Amino acid sequence: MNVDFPTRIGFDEAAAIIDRVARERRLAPERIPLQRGLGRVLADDLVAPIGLPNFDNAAMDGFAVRGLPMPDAGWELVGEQFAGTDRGLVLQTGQGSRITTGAPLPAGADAILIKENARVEGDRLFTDTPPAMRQHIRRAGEDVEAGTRLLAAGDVLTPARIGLAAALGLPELSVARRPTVAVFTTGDELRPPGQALAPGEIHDSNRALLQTLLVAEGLEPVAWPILPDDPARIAAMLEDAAFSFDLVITCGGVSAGEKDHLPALLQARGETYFWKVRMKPGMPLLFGRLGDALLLGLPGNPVSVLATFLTLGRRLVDGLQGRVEPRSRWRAKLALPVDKRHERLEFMRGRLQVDASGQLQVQPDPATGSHRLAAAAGNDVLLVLPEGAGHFPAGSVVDCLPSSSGRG
Ligand SMILES: Nc1nc2c(c(=O)[nH]1)N[C@H]1C(S)=C(S)[C@@H](COP(=O)(O)OP(=O)(O)OC[C@H]3O[C@@H](n4cnc5c(N)ncnc54)[C@H](O)[C@@H]3O)O[C@H]1N2
Ligand code: MOO
Repeated sequence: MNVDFPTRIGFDEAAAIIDRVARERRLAPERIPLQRGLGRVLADDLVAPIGLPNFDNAAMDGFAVRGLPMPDAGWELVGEQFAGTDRGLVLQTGQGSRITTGAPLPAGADAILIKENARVEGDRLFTDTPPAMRQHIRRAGEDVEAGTRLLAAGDVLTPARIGLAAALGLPELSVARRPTVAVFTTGDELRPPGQALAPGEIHDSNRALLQTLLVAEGLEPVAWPILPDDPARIAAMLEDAAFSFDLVITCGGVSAGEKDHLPALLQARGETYFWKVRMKPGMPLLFGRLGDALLLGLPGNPVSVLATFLTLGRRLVDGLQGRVEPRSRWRAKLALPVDKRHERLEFMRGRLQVDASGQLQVQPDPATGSHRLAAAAGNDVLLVLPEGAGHFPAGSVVDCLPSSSGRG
């Protein structure tokens, strides 16, 4: 193959190409109701149109009082203010009024005396444990000042952020459209789970793996039936999908085998942005454009699918939506030494734990083969070993990427 695209590139170079392409193909914003906002990426800054709380109010049920310490004859009880319509009560020194949590504070009130500490005798109010000045009062604007920029374009909506937008009175938000994704698995050896295997066949695990990786990102992938190793069929199906989807993701058929058709297909019919990244697992990763769609060709080995998706595939999905908020990663000490005998950047399976002194530790899994799906299923992070061969003694600090999203 005539190679006129970046190949055998470093991980950072691959990430930079993905970032650039994602930037150029940023998805347009759309307005959505708050209830559909979870995990979406904000297209605009969120500036508070009002302050929060939007008026001074009581933090506890009891009595708003004016005049501390308590007058010898107690406070005179005048009126009541419940959460709801502001009755415009005004307290004079020596007066108190019944109040409930969240109710507007009567003008002049110094503090809230909680109900449990209060004693009402006729129209007088007494306590043995008076509140401190301003106690149990929530001041207007103490949480949010009107006009403050609370979130920036590129931030991701969480339940708390969605609740905040609701508190600010915003019924809708402007977020990036989510990419539409078509998923393909290819290989004559593949049979769907539920079907009996003939000699030489295996179950298609990547389809379910990749679909749920995408679902965990809030996407709604559409998966095709397994494609045989037939270049004409593969080309026809992928080109068809490329008409209607933003992103086409394939698994398998991207390395050096006689049946690995995708790199040639992309070169002949589309555009290759890169092929092969110095990472382990996932080295033969392919990225380019077919028709109007982006095409991400993940290697066939299941753990390569997991690692390439979580590192570079998800980065692409994030970039297309303009996400700037970084993904969480941990820094942890290796619980065991690791001898790294190859040059590629490695994403090794590992399990996070907390050592006796409360520090994060990661237990590397010796089952490093990229077909070892059980090792991926039994661990919770991909620990990152930098490029270059080397010995990493126990206690070396490494980055760890969560790899079990959805487990909660
Ligand atoms: N001579 C070379 N051989 C290989 C190279 C290489 O550079 N030179 N790279 C190796 C690496 S690393 C990987 S990763 C694999 C990737 O190969 P492909 O992406 O072309 O994938 P396949 O050959 O189609 O399959 C690899 C492996 O994965 C299994 N597979 C494929 N699809 C599925 C699926 N949907 N569900 C479950 N398992 C799947 C397939 O049966 C193979 O065992 O190539 C190495 N070889
Ligand atoms: O690079 Mo491959 O994904 O290790 O088996």
